[in-house]
Amino acid sequence: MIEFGNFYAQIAKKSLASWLEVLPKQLKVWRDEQAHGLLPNWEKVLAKLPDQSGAKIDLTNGVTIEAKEGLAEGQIRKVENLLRSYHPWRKGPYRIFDFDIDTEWRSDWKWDRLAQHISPLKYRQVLDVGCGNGYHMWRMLGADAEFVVGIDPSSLFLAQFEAIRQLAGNPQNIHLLPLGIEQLPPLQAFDTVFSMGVLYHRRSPIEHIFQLKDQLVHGGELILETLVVEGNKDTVLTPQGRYAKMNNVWFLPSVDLLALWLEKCGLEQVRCVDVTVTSVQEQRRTQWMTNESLEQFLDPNDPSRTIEGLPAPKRAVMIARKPSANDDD
Ligand SMILES: Nc1ncnc2c1ncn2[C@@H]1O[C@H](C[S@+](CC[C@H]([NH3+])C(=O)[O-])CC(=O)[O-])[C@@H](O)[C@H]1O
Repeated sequence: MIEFGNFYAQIAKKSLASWLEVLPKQLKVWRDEQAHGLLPNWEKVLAKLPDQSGAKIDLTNGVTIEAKEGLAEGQIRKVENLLRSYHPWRKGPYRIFDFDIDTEWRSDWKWDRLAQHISPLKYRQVLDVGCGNGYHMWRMLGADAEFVVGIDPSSLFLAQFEAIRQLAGNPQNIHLLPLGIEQLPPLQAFDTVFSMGVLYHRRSPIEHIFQLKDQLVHGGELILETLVVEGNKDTVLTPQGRYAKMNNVWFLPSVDLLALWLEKCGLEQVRCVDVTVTSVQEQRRTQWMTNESLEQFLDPNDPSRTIEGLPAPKRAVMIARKPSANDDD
């Protein structure tokens, strides 16, 4: 049988090369848009963080960064205060030197729910779409991924990520680009693509799944996590107004319908590995995120409902594979 593997590898490389031509322009447009926002201030904060090159980091059970020898107590408190200026911290937690960034979300719980089910990340090139401040990207690196790229259009999350990266000694195999998924051409370059907490924010979930598939190499793995509702293949909830006070929520399918969408988009070996109702222990107000959180988004008399009377947040983790190049696609 004729093997077309190299041919496809060439396509993947070409798509990367043409992207690298447009990427600097995309990043410049983004930077120009931020010029009158808070990014310049956040960059000043970054410049005040200590040089931690060669710092010890431990990514096995969480994200822990050790202070370099000689960093005085006063400097540590200064770092803590500088990091506090990046409020609100949503995704984490991070252990920095002798203090914890106790974030709104216990993002480690989500990681623990899915890590055992995904293909080992060792030697893999990974893309995390809607990565927030990059918490899960560090965990991916801790699972031995070769190279991790995250995309997220939020400038605050980029600043938080860069702060953590700087304190971790600026490792070169983890990067966050301030882009939306719609700005990525079909790169066909990543062995594993994560999209967690993004699909319900997209106006077209089917388009989103195709965009994710287009980032994968043939045979690559997609991990898709999103809000779901009870029901069968015919069930999808489109909130008329807000959902849990969020005004940008479009489609909450049942797990069966989500699986059908993935299959219809040409993915295979589709399976649901976890469904969890979000608890007020997993998403809550903390010292590092003092705004409203899940407790305020739920009906105080019936926590199984949102404040709008809709089913309370429940999230599913789906795993699927993009067919091999020589499979019928
Ligand atoms: N067009 C877009 N393209 C890419 N990202 C986007 C886009 N629009 C918004 N985002 C980003 O998608 C992220 C959604 S949060 C999930 C974080 C992490 N993944 C988590 O699983 O904890 C939702 C949640 O709280 O779960 C935000 O950081 C947005 O800036």
